[in-house]
Amino acid sequence: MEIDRKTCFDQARRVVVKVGSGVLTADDGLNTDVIASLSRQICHLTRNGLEILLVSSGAMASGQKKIGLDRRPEEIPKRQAMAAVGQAGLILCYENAFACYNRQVAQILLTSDDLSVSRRRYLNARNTLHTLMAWHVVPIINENDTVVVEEIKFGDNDNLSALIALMMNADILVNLTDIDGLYTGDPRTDPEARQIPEVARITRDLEKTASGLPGVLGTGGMLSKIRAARKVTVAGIPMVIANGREEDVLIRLFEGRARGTFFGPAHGRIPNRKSWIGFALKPRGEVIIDQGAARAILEKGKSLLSGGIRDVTGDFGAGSPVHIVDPDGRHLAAGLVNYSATEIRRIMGCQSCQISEKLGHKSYDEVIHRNNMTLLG
Ligand SMILES: Nc1ncnc2c1ncn2[C@@H]1O[C@H](COP(=O)(O)OP(=O)(O)O)[C@@H](O)[C@H]1O
Ligand SMILES: N[C@@H](CCC(=O)OP(=O)(O)O)C(=O)O
Repeated sequence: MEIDRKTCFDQARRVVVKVGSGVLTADDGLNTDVIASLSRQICHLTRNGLEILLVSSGAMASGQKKIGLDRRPEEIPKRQAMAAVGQAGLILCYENAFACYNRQVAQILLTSDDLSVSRRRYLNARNTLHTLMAWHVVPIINENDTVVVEEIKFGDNDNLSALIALMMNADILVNLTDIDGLYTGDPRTDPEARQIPEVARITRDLEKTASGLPGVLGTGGMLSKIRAARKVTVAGIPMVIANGREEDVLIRLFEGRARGTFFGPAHGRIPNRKSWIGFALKPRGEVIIDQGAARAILEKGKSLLSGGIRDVTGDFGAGSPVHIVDPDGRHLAAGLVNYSATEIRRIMGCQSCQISEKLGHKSYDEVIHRNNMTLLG
């Protein structure tokens, strides 16, 4: 899918901007100058017709400084309390900054369950964001750190911003961090590392160039940004990583004058329900398939039939989300199964016409219908 950086920025109307903790914090707490500058730039761009949703980190980092802790506490309740303190100040700071331009802001705190458990909750969140956009209110989104524990976290805000871009069908995702893009190696340990201006395709080798080790205040490092880029670009949404501390970086990006790493869309846009199946839902298990089924899915646009299934992991019921994995362990697609894990174990390797005989019933020929499947690469 060849579409260049300039065209993507020129044609963008709805934009998700994510700002990392390192950009938003100073030695003594929140960096109010940066927040004032980002708010001014967002107001400038929205006056020129853009719709902008902001995903802002910074609650933990600013709470830590407010409480006066020199490092992040290990204990979960302390971390969550710290985020609660920081989030209040963060939103207040944005509210004051946007008020200078007569713009209202709204605080949206989400947990991963809000987007991944039921389609109804996902649509509720989406409807609220649509309403805010229609009112010209700037949504400021963060993870609800105070109530979530590690197992049910989005992981980090790079992932959350990708899910928001997919959910809102954004035209571009802008990730503002403390460095001007992806480098060929971790610049903290590799003096030869060079900035990469453009990535046409995200390969496994590229993922290896990025460390998952964040800066002192960040969470996912460069690796989580590349994973976010993979999610959105597969669904046809481009992403750019740029330096949030660069003067007027947002305005300059839209004028084609800022540095940054641009990840072009890998395919055309996919429908919202498919991006929900592929990227918001958490897989409950894996269905391992043979090469023939892999080719049928990837090259011929087919559904997954029982004959091509070799193995199943996990314990899930009919209707659950799973990942479809090839013999080399590559995650090819995500989909909703028509049969439970136990049933799939009994019919794998069999022809569809044998399903009734094996199970005593047959509701579907397909184990995963193409309409309920999203390719992941
Ligand atoms: N290949 C790489 N290219 C650029 N930065 C990298 C790379 N590998 C690791 N990093 C580090 O990732 C950091 C950004 O990640 P992180 O601290 O999580 O940012 P944020 O808080 O903005 O999400 C950079 O400061 C940089 O030191
Ligand atoms: N929800 C957390 C942000 C976690 C996070 O992903 O941070 P970052 O890597 O700086 O974007 C907070 O507000 O502190």
